[in-house]
Amino acid sequence: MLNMAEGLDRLGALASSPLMATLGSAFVDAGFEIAIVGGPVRDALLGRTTNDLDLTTDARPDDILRIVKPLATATWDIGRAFGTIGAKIHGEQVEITTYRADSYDGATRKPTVEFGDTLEADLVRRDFTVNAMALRLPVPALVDPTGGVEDLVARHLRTPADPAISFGDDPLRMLRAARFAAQLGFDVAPETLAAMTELRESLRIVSPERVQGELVKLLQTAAPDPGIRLLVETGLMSEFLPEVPSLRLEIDEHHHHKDVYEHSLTVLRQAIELEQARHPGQAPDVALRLAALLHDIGKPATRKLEPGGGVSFYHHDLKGARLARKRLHALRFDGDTTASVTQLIEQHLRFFGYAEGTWSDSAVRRYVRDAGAELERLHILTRADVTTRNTKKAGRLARAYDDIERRIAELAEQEELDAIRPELDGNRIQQVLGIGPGREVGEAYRFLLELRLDEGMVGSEVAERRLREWWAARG
Ligand SMILES: Nc1ccn([C@@H]2O[C@H](COP(=O)(O)OP(=O)(O)OP(=O)(O)O)[C@@H](O)[C@H]2O)c(=O)n1
Repeated sequence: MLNMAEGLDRLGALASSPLMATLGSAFVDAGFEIAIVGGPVRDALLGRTTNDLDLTTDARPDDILRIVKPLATATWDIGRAFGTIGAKIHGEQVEITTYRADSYDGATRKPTVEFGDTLEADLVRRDFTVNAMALRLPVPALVDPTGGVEDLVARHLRTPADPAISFGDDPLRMLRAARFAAQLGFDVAPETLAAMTELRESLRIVSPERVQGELVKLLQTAAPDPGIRLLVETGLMSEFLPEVPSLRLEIDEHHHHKDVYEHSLTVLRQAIELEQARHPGQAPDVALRLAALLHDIGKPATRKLEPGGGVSFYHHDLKGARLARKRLHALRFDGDTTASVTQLIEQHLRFFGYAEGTWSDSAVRRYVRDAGAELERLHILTRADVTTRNTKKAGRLARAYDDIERRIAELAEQEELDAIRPELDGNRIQQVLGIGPGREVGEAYRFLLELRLDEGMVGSEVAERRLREWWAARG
């Protein structure tokens, strides 16, 4: 429950910091208005820590620069086309944006409605009422023209203007609604939700980079599932990851969920819990979370009806990895993230493929080799997937997996497991066999790699002898 008195105290403290006091007096002395706006005001009221310090003013960018230069240790104007000047003052970074519409070059921001050049007008064209509040400086005064405080108390996300106008201004705001719903634990007002459903296709005009950015922010929250559900229920998810809503059509035969969609959300929740338990204090692992959400997306496309009436999925791991690669590429995810996610989806059935608890050393080495750099994430994903099975089986599988992890650690103490390669290199293979470069060297290399995987480090002398024997038997 939001304690308003404490929230207002925190606002007072925010306004009276040396930085804000300095800025407030400087702008007012120069004849301008200045106010802290958006996220920091919302977060001070909620008692959350804020990363950004955004301010808004009627001063134009040239005037902002002129006023802040004497106070700042650094300034930057990379956002000038959007009316924004950045500055470092008292060791803190601030971004100050003009609300004077005539300061924008026509292409950067075109409010669809003429609001006029006032602080209130700036606020009304923001995304949600809870983000549409400002704190005037230097004498702190809360400016809340659209009922933001009321919505904070009620934990509602609502657009300040008609949602069609607000989402028309920037359709990405529909994704922001899902992210804030997850991040703040708020619900979305019915008319805002209805507009998200109706206007979902307008997301197509938003650049894939921005969509990716919001998806990442959603996945970085402590509990993304309410946001994911909103995106699926409004049809917005179908615009960029259509395989996720399709999981609702797939009955979850192997676990105890209603469908594979519910199963996937549970795996995501479990993965986040394990990620935090195993790596406390680390930044949210977006690749792991994407893999958890997407690990079964190959199922609908690979479903096969069995003669007995059951279903099976033919190589859904490989299919899922391909689908994920395509979608993440389209969303302009970087190559590392895409490679991690596809690798995890491709390998996520490996544990279930081997007989439980009866892995040979060779199986352990192959598992480690195929997981590559993703081994730690694969541990988490597999464990998350295991715990969603019905309870008796889950316990048994979890113990089997404990055993696998222990075996990997033991073996890694004896051998280098993370870079498994043959004990002889290409040059040595040619010397031992007395051959030149060519196809046979590759074949010999693969023979030695198999030897290494099956038997571990045998030593170069034994490796050479076995290589000669193999060569002789090959004829
Ligand atoms: N598409 C957008 C993006 C931002 N804003 C406004 O700009 C402010 C700053 O945006 P941003 O930094 O993206 O969001 P925050 O609310 O600060 O939250 P966070 O830092 O968690 O992203 C928001 O509060 C909101 O008032 C908006 O109206 N429409």
